[in-house]
Formats: sequence, structure tokens, C-alpha cells
Amino acid sequence: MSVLIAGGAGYIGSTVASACLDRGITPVLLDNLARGRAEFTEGRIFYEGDISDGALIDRILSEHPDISTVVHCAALIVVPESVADPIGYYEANVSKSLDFVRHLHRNGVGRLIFSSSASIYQAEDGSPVTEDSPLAPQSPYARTKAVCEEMFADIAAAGKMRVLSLRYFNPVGSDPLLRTGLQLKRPSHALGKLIQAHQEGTPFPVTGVNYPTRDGTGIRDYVHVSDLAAAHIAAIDGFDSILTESKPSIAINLGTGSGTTVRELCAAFNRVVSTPLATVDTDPRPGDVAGGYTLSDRAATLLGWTPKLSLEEGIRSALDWIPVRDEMLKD
Ligand SMILES: O=c1ccn([C@@H]2O[C@H](COP(=O)(O)OP(=O)(O)O[C@H]3O[C@H](CO)[C@H](O)[C@H](O)[C@H]3O)[C@@H](O)[C@H]2O)c(=O)[nH]1
Repeated sequence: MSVLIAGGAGYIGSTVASACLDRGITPVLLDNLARGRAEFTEGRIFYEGDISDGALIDRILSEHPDISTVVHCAALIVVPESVADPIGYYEANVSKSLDFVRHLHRNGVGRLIFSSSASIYQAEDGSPVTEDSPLAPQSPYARTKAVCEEMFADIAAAGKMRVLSLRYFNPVGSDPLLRTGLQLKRPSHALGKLIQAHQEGTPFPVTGVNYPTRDGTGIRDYVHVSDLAAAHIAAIDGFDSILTESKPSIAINLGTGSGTTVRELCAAFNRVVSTPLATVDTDPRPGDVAGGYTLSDRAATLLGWTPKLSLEEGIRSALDWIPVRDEMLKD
């Protein structure tokens, strides 16, 4: 069996591709390399191009007629960039996704697994969320994900395809075999900043200490990217039993079910590294929220998936990835 992975040269898509290979599924990668890395496609079936390119989608599907499921991870994902360039974000994430599903439908491919985001939830008070919790995406990036979910649900309701939206919480770590990982040298997310502070011997800025959480710092649900990849395999395997003609679309939270504050993240980091890290309290980042974590058993019930790897394992694998990344990716 082959699965088309759009965005297959990115952080999540490449890890899903590795999990497919480990499971005996052939990943067919499609990526325009705007953010993905050609190095992550080496030795894998790869088409360079856009999800909106109808002729290319036709070619891929005619060359791989055994593709009946698509994992759609192709998106721009940087929140501040989305604030500065909403047109670019709606174009890349929404318009092109609409083109993509049109091309898939024309070719008779009717199973879509969509990379959504927990950032679409209202997350003002650090409370846990289920899939039925209120949505209130706070950035153009998050709104593109919410719009896509609704657009796909409408298309599914019309009987055009079936769509499983996977709402990722905060992915951390790398492929355990270090085949791929986060491509950015200087990521802006909390663990990336912790690693940077550790490497440079500077204090880690705790951005916001007055949130309504147990210690005043932002709370998130950090989930190992390898566990996320395993959830995609479960989704591919179980697709037809989860989504039926009468239930053609559904969203599933992918998180650990455990909230971690920034101070708790720092403590976990210090349990992994030998030199404890200093922190400094600073103002919140613009537009930041208290956050939340999942309180849903839907992933366990429908996918038979529960995360296996700890936060410490995620931190360790992110650290292990750095020298491999520097060797593999020169910029
Ligand atoms: O230097 C830093 C960076 C972050 N934080 C704090 O760490 C927590 C997590 O921040 P992240 O940036 O790691 O995670 P976010 O959930 O805020 O945002 C991330 O996850 C989103 C999806 O949920 C989007 O993908 C987004 O682009 C990505 O940055 C927040 O409380 C934040 O204030 C710090 O204390 N110091």
C-alpha cells in the first residue's frame, strides 16, 4: 500500500513517512520545498511541487494507482509570519488545500488525513479541552487550520470524500532513529529556545508569568513527534472503521492529556541536561495565550492510540538531533 504525504519533507510529514516505512507502507512524498528539506526525501519516492498543481497530482496518482489515502501536512506554520502575511497564509494553507482536494476528488481519492492544530481552541485560561470545546483561533495561522477543517467537513458532508482532522498539540522531539527532525536551526518554540539558551549559556526567557495557571506560566501539551507519527499510522489503518458514509468527517485531539507549564518544562529540561539552566522572567509574547491540554479519550477509543514517550524522551531526542541536523542540513 502507498500513501501520499503532502508536506512529506517537513518536520511532521517526514516523521510520518519514516513511520510508514517502518510499518511496510510506501510513502510517496509531495513537497514544494518552501520549508521542507530535500535531504529528508533522500532514498524516498519524492515529487517536488505544489499541492495545487493539478497536472502533478494527476501524474503522481497515475504513477501510484495504489494510493487511496492522503496525509495532508503541507502548510505554513509560523504564527508571527501569518500575522504579517495573511494573504500568503490563506493562499498557501486554504486556497491550495481547496485545489488539492479538488484534484484528489477528480482522481477518485477519497480518504484525507489532515494536519490540524490545537491552536484553534479557545485557550485563554489553561483549561483542558475536548474536541467539542469552543474554538477561537487567535492568529491567521490558526484560522487557516480552522477554516480548512470546516471546508473539508462541508466537502465530506456532500459525499465527496472522508476527512480525519488530527489536532496536534505541541510536537517535540525527533524521529528516534534520527532520520529526520526539526529542520530549523533556530526554532522559536519553547524547547528550541531552551536548547539555544543551554548551548549559548544564556538564561531562558520565560515569556509571561501571570497567566491563570498553577504557576503563572503558559501551559501546553507537549507530545513526541514519533507518537504523533504513530497516530497517523493508526489513522491510516483504521480509516474505514472510523469514517463511514454516515460519519464522513471527524476531528481527533493528539496530545498526552497532561499539561506542562513553562516552569515544569524547564524542570524537565534540567533533569535531562547536566548543567542546570538559568531562567529570566519576561513579558508575554504578543498574542500569546495561557494555553491548554487535551482531556479527550477519542484518540484512544477511535485510533487505539495513546502516546508512549515521555516529555524527557522528547527533550532528549531533540537534543540528540542537533548534531545530526548540523551535519545533514548545512543551513
Ligand atoms: O522563549 C520562549 C518561548 C516560549 N515560551 C513559552 O512556552 C510556551 C509554549 O510556547 P511555544 O511557542 O513552544 O508554543 P505555542 O503553543 O505558543 O505555539 C506553537 O504551537 C502552535 C501550535 O499549537 C503553533 O504551531 C506555533 O507556531 C508554535 O510556536 C508558551 O507559554 C510560551 O509563552 C517561553 O516561555 N519562552
